[in-house]
Amino acid sequence: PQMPSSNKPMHLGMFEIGRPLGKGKFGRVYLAKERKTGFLCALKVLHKGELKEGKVETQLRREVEIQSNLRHPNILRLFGHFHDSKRVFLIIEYAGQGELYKMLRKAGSFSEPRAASYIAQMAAALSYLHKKHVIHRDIKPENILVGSHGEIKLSDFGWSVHAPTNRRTTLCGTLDYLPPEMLRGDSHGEKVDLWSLGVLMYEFLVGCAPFEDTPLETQKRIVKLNFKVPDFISADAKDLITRLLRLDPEKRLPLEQVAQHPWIVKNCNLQTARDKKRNNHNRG
Ligand SMILES: Cc1cc(Cn2cc(-c3c(Cl)cnc4nc(-c5cn(C)nc5C)[nH]c34)cn2)no1
Repeated sequence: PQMPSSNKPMHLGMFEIGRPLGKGKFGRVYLAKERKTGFLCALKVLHKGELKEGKVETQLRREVEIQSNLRHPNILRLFGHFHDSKRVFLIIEYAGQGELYKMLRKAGSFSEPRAASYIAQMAAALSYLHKKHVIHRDIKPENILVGSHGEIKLSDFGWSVHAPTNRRTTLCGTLDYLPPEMLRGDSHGEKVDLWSLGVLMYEFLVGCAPFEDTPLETQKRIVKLNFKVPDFISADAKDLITRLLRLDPEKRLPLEQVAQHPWIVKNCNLQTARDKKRNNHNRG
C-alpha cells in the first residue's frame, strides 16, 4: 500500500481507527488504516482547547511545518494534518516496534554494539536536520520510536526550531538532557543536539542520565560538568561521551567525526553482524 499523498485534503472518514498506541500531554495516538489503500499509519489526535490552555499552538504549527518537509529513514514522517471543530489530527508514520524508552527501561541498559547502532542512526538524522539548519532541541529516549526493522525514528519536533535562536517557551519535563547554554537561556545553535546526543549515549549504556538528580542539583551538575562514567563502560565509549559533553558548544565533536569515531565503527560492524545472524535465524 502507498503512503497517503499529502497534496489531497485529508479527513477522518478516510481512516479506520484502531487501538490506542499511546498518550501524550495534549492528546492520544491511535493505530489507523487508510481505507482506500490499507496503508497503516499513526493518528495523533490533539484537542484544540487543551492546546490553547497549554499555549502550545505555535509549537504545534512549527512541528507540522518542520516535520512535513523532512524525508529521512531515521526521522518519523508526518504525512499530513487536518482538523475539525474541536480537534487537530496529525497523520504520522507508524513505527512498528514502538517506543525506544520502553525497551530501554525493560533492558535496563543496551549493549555497546546496540547503543552504537542507535547513536550512528541518530548522528545520521541530526546531520540531515543540521544541514537544513533545523535543531531538534528535545533529543531523549521518549522522543525516539523504533521501526519494524529495528531502525530508530526521531520524532516529536514540538521543540525544534530554525537555528540560531533562544528559547521563548518555558521548559517543562526533564532537565536531564538540557545543555548548559539552554539552561542559562543563552542564544544557542545546532550544537545543543550534540550535547543531548552525549546524554543519550550515556543513558543507553548506563541506564540512567549522567546528571540525574533533583531538578536543582541536576542544573548545578550540568553547568559544572559534574558526571562520572562508570568503569564498566569501555574506554572508546567513554572517549566519545566526553567529547560530546563539553560546556563550550564549539568544542563538541562534530557529527561527521561522531560517525567515524572508533567506538561507532568497531561496534556498528558487530551489531550489523548480530542483526544479520538474527534475521537469518528468524528466516529459519
Ligand atoms: C499525543 C502523543 C502520544 C505520543 C507518544 N506516542 C507516539 C506513538 C507512536 C507513533 Cl507517533 C508512531 N508509531 C507508533 N508505533 C507505536 C507502537 C508500536 N507498537 C508495537 N507499540 C507501540 C506503542 N507507537 C507509536 C504512540 N504514542 N506522542 O504524542
